[in-house]
Amino acid sequence: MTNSKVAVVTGSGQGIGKGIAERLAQDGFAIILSDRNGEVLEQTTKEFKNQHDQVASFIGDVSNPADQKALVKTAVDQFGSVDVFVNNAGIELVCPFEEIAPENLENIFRINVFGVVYGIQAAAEQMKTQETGGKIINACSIAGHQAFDMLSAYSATKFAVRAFTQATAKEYAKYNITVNAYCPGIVGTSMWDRIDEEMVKYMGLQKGEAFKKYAEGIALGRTEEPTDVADFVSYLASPGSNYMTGQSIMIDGGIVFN
Ligand SMILES: NC(=O)C1=CN([C@@H]2O[C@H](COP(=O)(O)OP(=O)(O)OC[C@H]3O[C@@H](n4cnc5c(N)ncnc54)[C@H](O)[C@@H]3O)[C@@H](O)[C@H]2O)C=CC1
Ligand SMILES: CC(=O)C(C)=O
Repeated sequence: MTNSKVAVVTGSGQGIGKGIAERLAQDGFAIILSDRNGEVLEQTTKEFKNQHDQVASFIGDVSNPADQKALVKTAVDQFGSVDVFVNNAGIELVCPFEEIAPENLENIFRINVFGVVYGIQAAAEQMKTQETGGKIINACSIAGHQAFDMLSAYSATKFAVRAFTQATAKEYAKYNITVNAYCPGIVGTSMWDRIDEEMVKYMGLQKGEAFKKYAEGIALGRTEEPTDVADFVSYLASPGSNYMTGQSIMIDGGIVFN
């Protein structure tokens, strides 16, 4: 049990999720790290435990509802509540629309969409029992506002995240639970290493050139770091955002303007 607020971050073994967890730990949250990749999770947990007092971890797959419930139970057993739940885990799929294979389509929807649904359900079940409610924060994308070629299935999953963010914000408002989403642009994580690797094959470019090409469209003139996303998620997790719900906000350095 703890007097601190408690934040759960899925897909926090590396990349944006790790950056968010680090920032929320600095903000004073007790942190539950979670990932399906046990190796990166173990390494990141070790790093966090060296720097922060209240850290626990859970190996789980967001597309499995039982794992999501067990993740919430771990947070409650360890620290007594779930005040913030970040549905960050997600995967990409790079290919022309005509080549989307059924198993790949199913896999990306299972993780990026079903995973967010099961995460919201598990978090809200706990938050409804808390007088203070809670904050659910989902990973969307600029691709959730404007679909990208070669990323059509991925974009569709992020449009779905935006829809669930809006609808669940309406359903859970009466329990003092807010639901919002962050929409990053081009963040230099392992996800973009893989996107670049796939895209350059289709485009006949050299390694790194797809990333560079997308980066040229950023108004602020540089690609994004996990800390850029984490600074915004810190706000979404803070009392400063109490009057915001159902929003999927661009944090992209100026790529997509709505
Ligand atoms: N990198 C980027 O440019 C952008 C990323 N995003 C979104 O941000 C989120 C994080 O992306 P990155 O950190 O870049 O990705 P990443 O691939 O670098 O890291 C994702 C982490 O999630 C974990 N993960 C994947 N599937 C999982 C599952 N089924 N259950 C549990 N853990 C799982 C992976 O093991 C990995 O540690 C994703 O939802 C992504 O769609 C959105 C916009 C831009
Ligand atoms: C990975 C992602 O969401 C984009 C648009 O780069």
